[in-house]
Amino acid sequence: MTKEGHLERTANEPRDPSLHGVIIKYIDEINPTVRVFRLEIPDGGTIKFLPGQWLDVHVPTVPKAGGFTITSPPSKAIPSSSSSSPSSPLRTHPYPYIELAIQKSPDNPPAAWLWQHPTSTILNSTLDVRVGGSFVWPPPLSLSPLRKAVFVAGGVGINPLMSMLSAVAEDQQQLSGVIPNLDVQVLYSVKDPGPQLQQNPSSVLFLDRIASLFARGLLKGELKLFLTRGDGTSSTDGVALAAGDEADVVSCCSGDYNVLLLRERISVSDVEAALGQDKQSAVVYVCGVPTMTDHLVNVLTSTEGLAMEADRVLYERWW
Ligand SMILES: NC(=O)c1ccc[n+]([C@@H]2O[C@H](COP(=O)([O-])OP(=O)(O)OC[C@H]3O[C@@H](n4cnc5c(N)ncnc54)[C@H](O)[C@@H]3O)[C@@H](O)[C@H]2O)c1
Repeated sequence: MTKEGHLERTANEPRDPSLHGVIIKYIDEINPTVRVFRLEIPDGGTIKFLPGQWLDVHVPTVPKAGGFTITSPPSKAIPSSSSSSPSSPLRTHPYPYIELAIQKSPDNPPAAWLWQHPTSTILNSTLDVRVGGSFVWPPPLSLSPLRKAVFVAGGVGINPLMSMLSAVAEDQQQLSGVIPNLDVQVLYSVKDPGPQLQQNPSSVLFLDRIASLFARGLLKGELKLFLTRGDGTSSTDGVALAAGDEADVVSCCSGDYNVLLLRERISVSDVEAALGQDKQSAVVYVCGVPTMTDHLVNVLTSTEGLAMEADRVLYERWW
């Protein structure tokens, strides 16, 4: 079966009418498969969006737009001097921007264009972007009370959750935050990068950035990293190794925060443990590999499973 393109897949999703020109100002190749892009919004402009939304991205020479999730929080897209930008340690930036993390994907023409070598060939290029999508933070305010948010990510499914976590951290710093004292649980699964994880935790997309939100007390709760082996298709991924032969934490933020490591796939019981007694006052956001998302959402919401209210389980089907 041919995989649908982004525009076909999202044809029924909400989309902003405005198209904005943005400039590629910075590219960071954080590992061999993911590049992080910072797109400047020129002329003191701003682009409004909610954490979790994506962009239609029109790159030069490719007729059809690609779809890439925004990884920065909305505050970064507001000029620093703007009076509408409340003061916060997370809000300082030299120019308004939107950040994207793009997986290497030769079969996806816009991604292939953004993966040209060397990066200098595309720096300072202008792209046209449009905001869209309905997988967003905050959840509907009707979901009261809200004491806990569990974020479950598989691989690059961390992208929308990164924007959400940054926005939650900013909200927690405001005296009049939308959801005060939120307990945040992050379950993040990636293919084991091997020894370089301990040497360079930043090689796992956004691991150090999320750890730093917890280390600085901007988020209250816990971050767990699940490491798997294999190609991600087998249920035997991440079969436990001999006890005691590898570290059970990874030290992030220059030693300020230890992330707990689990060498297995994320399972329903992990989400259940993260929910604790708060099933009726929590939301769960799931974003990742199709089989993971479908299975978790199904068991979390079905009466034979955890029987959570469907409104409290939010997910993105990125396929
Ligand atoms: N905005 C985005 O970029 C975005 C949004 C939503 C979903 N996605 C999707 O996220 C996926 C991530 O791709 P990737 O290459 O980074 O992932 P990957 O293949 O590297 O897998 C990520 C992790 O998920 C685990 N996993 C796989 N199947 C599982 C299952 N059934 N149950 C539990 N864990 C499972 C893997 O073992 C691995 O640890 C893609 O399918 C993509 O379409 C992306």
